[in-house]
Formats: sequence, C-alpha cells, structure tokens
Amino acid sequence: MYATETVTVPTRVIGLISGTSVDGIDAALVEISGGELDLKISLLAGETYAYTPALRKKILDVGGGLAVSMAELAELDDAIAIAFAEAAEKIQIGHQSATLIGSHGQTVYHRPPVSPEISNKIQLGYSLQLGRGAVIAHLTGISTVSNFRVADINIGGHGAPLVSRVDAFLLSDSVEGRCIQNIGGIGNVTYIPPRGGDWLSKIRAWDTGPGNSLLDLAVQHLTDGAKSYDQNGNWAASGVPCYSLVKQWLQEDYFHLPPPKSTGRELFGMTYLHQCLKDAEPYQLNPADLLATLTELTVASIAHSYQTFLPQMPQQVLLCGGGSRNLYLKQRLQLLLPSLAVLTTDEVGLNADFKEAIAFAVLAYWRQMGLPGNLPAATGAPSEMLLGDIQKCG
Ligand SMILES: Nc1ncnc2c1ncn2[C@@H]1O[C@H](COP(=O)(O)OP(=O)(O)OP(=O)(O)O)[C@@H](O)[C@H]1O
Ligand SMILES: CC(=O)N[C@H]1[C@@H]2OC[C@@H](O2)[C@@H](O)[C@@H]1O[C@H](C)C(=O)O
Repeated sequence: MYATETVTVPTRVIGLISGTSVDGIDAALVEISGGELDLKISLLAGETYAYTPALRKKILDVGGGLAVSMAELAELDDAIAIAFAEAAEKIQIGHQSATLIGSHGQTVYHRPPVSPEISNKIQLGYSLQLGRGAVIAHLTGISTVSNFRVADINIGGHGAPLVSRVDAFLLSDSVEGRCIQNIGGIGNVTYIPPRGGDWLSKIRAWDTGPGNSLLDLAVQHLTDGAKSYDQNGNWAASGVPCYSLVKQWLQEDYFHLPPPKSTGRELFGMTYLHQCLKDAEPYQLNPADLLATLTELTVASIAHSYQTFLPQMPQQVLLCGGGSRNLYLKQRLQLLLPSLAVLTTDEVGLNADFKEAIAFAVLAYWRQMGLPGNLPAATGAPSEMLLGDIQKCG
C-alpha cells in the first residue's frame, strides 16, 4: 500500500450510518481536505436521529430473519433511504450546504466469505445495506455515495471493517502504537503502529465480536423491553462476573479464528443470548451478575484477540462507539490490559460518538477523488478498491 498527499479545496461532506444497534441514524457534517497522509477533517455538526419505533422494529425483524415479500423489502429499502435523506437535511440546518453525502445505510444481513483455508468450497461474502443512495440523492439534491461494501466483497474480501483505512490516516501517531476499538453493537479494532517506515503495511484490523449487542438484548429481556441498554454500565457494575461462564463462552469458534474476520448480529444476536441464558441457569445469577458476566465476555474477547492476533501490543487503546460511554466496561477493559492506557478517541480530538459517520464521509470523499477506501489487511481482499456507487444529482 502506498499513500498520497493531494492539494485540495476543503469539501463539505455528510456522513450517514445506522449501525448494528439500530438505535438511529448517526449524521456528521464534516469539512474535509487533503488526501491520505495529509487528510484533515473538522466536525461541524453531529446528531443521532432516532428511527420511528415502527421502522426500527421492521429493521430488527427483517434482520432477525422475518420472511418478507420482495415488495415489502423494496418498501423497507425506500423507508430507510427517506429517513437517511431527512437526517441529511436536518444536519445541515444552520450550516452551509454540503456537496457530497457518504451513506453507509442500514445493514440487515452480513455473511462473511468462506476462504480456501477454511473449506475447499470457496464462497464470496454477502452483505446487504438498505437505504438506496439514489433515493437520498433525489430527495436531497446532493450527490450520494453508497453501497460501500460490495466492491471489496466481490473480489473475496469481508467488506468489513471499512473504517480502518480512515482510522489509519486520522488516528496514527508518530510515537504511540494504538488500537482503535469501536464498541457498537459489534466490536471492531484497527491496530496502528507508530507512523514511520513501513507502518502502513503493519496495520491490522478485524471484528472482535460482541460489543453491546448481547448486553442490550439482555437488558431488554430483563426489563421486559422497558429499558434498551444499561446506562454507563451502572447495573452491571453492581454485579459480579461469573468467570467460569466467561471461560466457557470464550471457547466460541469466532474468537479463535485468525483475522481477517467479520461478524454481525447473525452470530451475536438473540439466539446467542438465549444460549448464554441457558448456560447461566446452573449458576443462578441475579440480573446484575448476568450483565457483569456479559460485559466481561465483551472485554475478555477484545483483550484475548489482542493477545492472540496483534503483531505487537500498542501503548494505547482508543475507544469509540456507544460502548465507550459504558464506564464499567471501560474500567474492566483497563483491568484486563494493565500495560495499555485505555482512553477514548475524544481524548485525541476525534468525536467517539460520530467516528463511524465521519469515516463514511471520508470514504465518499476518497471515492470522489478516485482514492481507494479498503485496507486489504483489514478486509482480506486481494487489492485496494474504489468503494461505493456514486449517484450524481443534477
Ligand atoms: N451512556 C452509555 N452507557 C452505556 N452504554 C451506552 C451508553 N451510550 C451508548 N451505549 C451503548 O452503545 C450502543 C450504541 O452504540 P453505537 O451507536 O456505537 O452502535 P452501532 O453504531 O449501532 O453499532 P456498530 O458499530 O456495531 O455498527 C447502545 O445500544 C448502548 O448499548
Ligand atoms: C456488515 C456491517 O455492517 N458490519 C459493521 C458491524 O458494526 C461493527 C462491525 O460490525 C464493523 O466492522 C462493521 O461496521 C463498521 C462501520 C466498518 O465497516 O468499519
């Protein structure tokens, strides 16, 4: 991989994503300049716009395997695109208009590829993000890049994680080695050695496994849907983890699979939680202990993956995503990784809540400039690719 520097005029770009938590559309209005090594961003506005409860339920049902007709699927695709276009309109209020949108859309299905090392029946991956770019472009009048994962998947990659190339150019440091750890519904990491020499070729990235997905589902289960998550991890903090269960759960095949690898709610979803609840029955855990144990699984799977798959331990872990607001989880991760400083990306100047939305703004900007968006070491693709379809407007 080689990297470019480019003289550019700052471009105003909107990044949009709804992640695996399906908690709403993250929108970031960003001013971007430079190419790769000289990439610069300035976040002008960031907001999360909740889906209507009906739309959220439909997305979770379809993502969870509910059979729908093709007409219903098309209707859902359009409804998501309309919600994304509304988010793009709202985030610009009080600001100069953007000239480009990068929209990740809503993942409703993700199947990693089957590689020759795993089976002789090779199979390309499949990843479906709803919320067509064409509808967003027509409604907003702004050229829209979408469908980011397909080009990487079509040549054998996982199509994820895609934020890693952006992490590399926005969050590398000349002295400290860093792990950028997103804790959304699913967790992912980008390992970045200190800048210099052949640092780019040493970057590694993969999906670490569950982020908040099992925790959120457990909270909903324990409160009969009255609560959707454990704020700041307060409930879990009042419990005690059951280490025998954590040890048993860490035997999950996914945690032992070498990177590149990706996953989703298809694995770490409702069926998985039900199995965890069944495994927990003999221990008669109270709700707080159960949440503490599931939190421990998230942090232990992250720490285990660093110890197993990183070429070298970094000096810092920079957390981002909603899980970075879970103080108990952060504290537990620090205990498991005592030699590293566990911080958030906010502490190095990049908003931890909107990093993914910012990343898709940058990916759209690179697409427009003709620069690649994937990192083969992260996705397993054999080469760098231009990512996303451009839907021009006007
Ligand atoms: N203050 C908080 N305390 C504890 N947990 C929080 C807090 N704020 C957010 N979260 C957790 O973060 C989750 C949302 O995280 P985020 O928006 O990063 O996920 P996502 O982007 O949908 O997922 P992914 O990165 O997998 O696509 C919530 O569902 C909740 O579990
Ligand atoms: C298929 C899909 O949407 N995957 C997400 C998901 O959420 C976290 C993890 O799993 C991740 O790697 C990926 O998203 C981020 C934005 C990425 O591609 O970098």
